[in-house]
Amino acid sequence: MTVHVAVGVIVDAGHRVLLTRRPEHVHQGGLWEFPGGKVEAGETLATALARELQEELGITPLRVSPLLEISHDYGDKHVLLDVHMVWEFAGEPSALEGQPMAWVAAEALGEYDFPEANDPIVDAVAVLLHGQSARGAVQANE
Ligand SMILES: Nc1nc2c([nH]c(=O)n2[C@@H]2O[C@H](COP(=O)(O)OP(=O)(O)OP(=O)(O)O)[C@@H](O)[C@H]2O)c(=O)[nH]1
Ligand SMILES: [Mg+2]
Repeated sequence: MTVHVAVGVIVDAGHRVLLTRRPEHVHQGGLWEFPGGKVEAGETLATALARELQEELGITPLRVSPLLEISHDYGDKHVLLDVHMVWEFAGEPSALEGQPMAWVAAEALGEYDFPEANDPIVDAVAVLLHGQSARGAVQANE
């Protein structure tokens, strides 16, 4: 069974992105993630993303664009991550579920530990916001 997940890459005016850290006891616990969660029955992707960002951070996404979809098998769980950029939002994000939260510059994303499925997201975000890979796979000539 595949778990469909709405994931938001939230960007601020300074092109930093919002990361939260997963609790230790959950799937992929202790790792950093982009906020989001499971799409519930009957929900559209947009509705699920808006609900999750409201529940986890207290913000409402206003301008959203699709980034990529990732299908990943963890062995114990298969996920389909539907990842959207969130360019504008209403409200001030705060960690409503008590999770650690950080605003991170695109070029520093490589310093954070993410679930395995997130590698393509980290690369795409770094290229989009910074023009080069955060993980060092692509070397730009400065
Ligand atoms: N939100 C989020 N989930 C991710 C990411 N990467 C990744 O593999 N996942 C996986 O996607 C699945 C669902 O995410 P979630 O745990 O946030 O779901 P949720 O907010 O609905 O949690 P809940 O079921 O405890 O209410 C988890 O198995 C998680 O490990 C990511 O960057 N963000
Ligand atoms: Mg979640």
